[in-house]
Amino acid sequence: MGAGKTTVGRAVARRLGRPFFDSDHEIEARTGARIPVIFELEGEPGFRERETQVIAELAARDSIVLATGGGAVLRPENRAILHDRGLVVYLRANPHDLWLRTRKDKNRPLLQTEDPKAKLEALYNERDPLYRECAHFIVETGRPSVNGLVNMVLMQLELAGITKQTQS
Ligand SMILES: Nc1ncnc2c1ncn2[C@@H]1O[C@H](COP(=O)(O)OP(=O)(O)OP(=O)(O)O)[C@@H](O)[C@H]1O
Ligand SMILES: O=C(O)C1=C[C@@H](O)[C@@H](O)[C@H](O)C1
Ligand SMILES: [Mg+2]
Repeated sequence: MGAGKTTVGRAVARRLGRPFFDSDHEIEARTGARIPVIFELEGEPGFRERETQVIAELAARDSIVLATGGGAVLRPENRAILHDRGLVVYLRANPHDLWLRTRKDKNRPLLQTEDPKAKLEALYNERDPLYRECAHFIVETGRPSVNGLVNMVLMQLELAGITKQTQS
């Protein structure tokens, strides 16, 4: 959470001329409810079920850029779909930076705790190996600006043969 998947993903899609989707936004659009409400009514398991459905559906499309939610890597089936269907970029960030970027936002239910920084550290320790397993590339966030990160992602994608789509 706060790594920049939504922010960087949207900008990468714009630069590539490809449609952008965000699984969190898609879940909210389909249910008509914000994520904290879904967590309140259905718990994390209910949210994860919806997340898997949306990821499977979006990953079946060609030529899109998809930003997932931060916990999408928890389920092995999500990791497999993302890895097999896409080029997966892990935007790695330190828990401290994640805390700085998320501390004013109330829309992440898992961080509405007494000690969100400790929670981010625990999530990082649990998830970092899963992101590494799922990803094709790792991009270190922290020092570069958002625009710098977008350029780094585009460079990696270009090396993998993905270039800007031109109008025919
Ligand atoms: N590299 C960065 N440097 C500074 N600020 C950043 C960076 N990346 C993201 N941010 C800021 O951090 C906040 C969270 O970013 P964003 O919503 O894109 O994260 P996310 O990875 O999509 O999180 P989530 O997993 O909760 O969906 C935004 O305000 C964004 O502008
Ligand atoms: O890291 C997580 O588990 C989450 C991240 C957000 O993107 C949302 O998907 C939700 O708040 C859960
Ligand atoms: Mg996001």
